[in-house]
Amino acid sequence: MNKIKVIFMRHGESEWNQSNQFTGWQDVLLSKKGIQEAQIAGKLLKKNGFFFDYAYTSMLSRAIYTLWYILKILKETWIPIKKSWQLNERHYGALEGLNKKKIRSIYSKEQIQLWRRSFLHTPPALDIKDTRYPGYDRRYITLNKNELPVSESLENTYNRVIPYWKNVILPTIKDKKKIIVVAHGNSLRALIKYLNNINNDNIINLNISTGAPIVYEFSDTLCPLNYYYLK
Ligand SMILES: O=C(O)[C@H](O)COP(=O)(O)O
Repeated sequence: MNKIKVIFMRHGESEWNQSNQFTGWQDVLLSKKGIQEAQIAGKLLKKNGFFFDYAYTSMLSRAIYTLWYILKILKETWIPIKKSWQLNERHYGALEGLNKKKIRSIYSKEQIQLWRRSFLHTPPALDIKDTRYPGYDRRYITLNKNELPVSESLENTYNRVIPYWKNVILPTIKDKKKIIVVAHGNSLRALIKYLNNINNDNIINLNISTGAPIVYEFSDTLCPLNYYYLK
């Protein structure tokens, strides 16, 4: 059987990963370590003979830059790149910008863990008058009000990522194109939950590392088989 390999990758470490702040839809840059992670990922992909016809990423700079660093190393900056809000990180609501450790003085460790890793729990919402609301950001101008999040559970994220996977990414793979998807911890958790049929209780245990390419293998009829971090 000829396996089809698709690369999924979370962006390299961002400045707010480094300072331990909730990020979500806030647009922060890669840290120095994040840039290095992206470059190392590019070299690893090159060493393992990967090449791409098409790339997918989010509307957020940390993912876009990660992809650019990879494509630069592969000498493939010329391939089409499709950027979409559906691949954005989960919207972290009113938590965006707050320090993940410091909020332990306000919320219990268990509550924070539920917001960060459960499927159904939604972090406290943003007020739409808040300057962090994505409705004020020009890049989301084409979104309807009901598509602009004020906070998202992983389920909400899943409900935008999976239709995008089925309707946009999958047809490109069916068309025999080699693809890479550079996205975020929670948009990729949603995608792997779907592909691996992980139940709502077990998804709490899935974490995705920054800057590490994941090889996802599919059968020639596009049945999900397994995945592993590229070494
Ligand atoms: O948005 C964020 O803060 C991170 O990219 C992912 O955060 P998490 O590990 O808390 O889900």
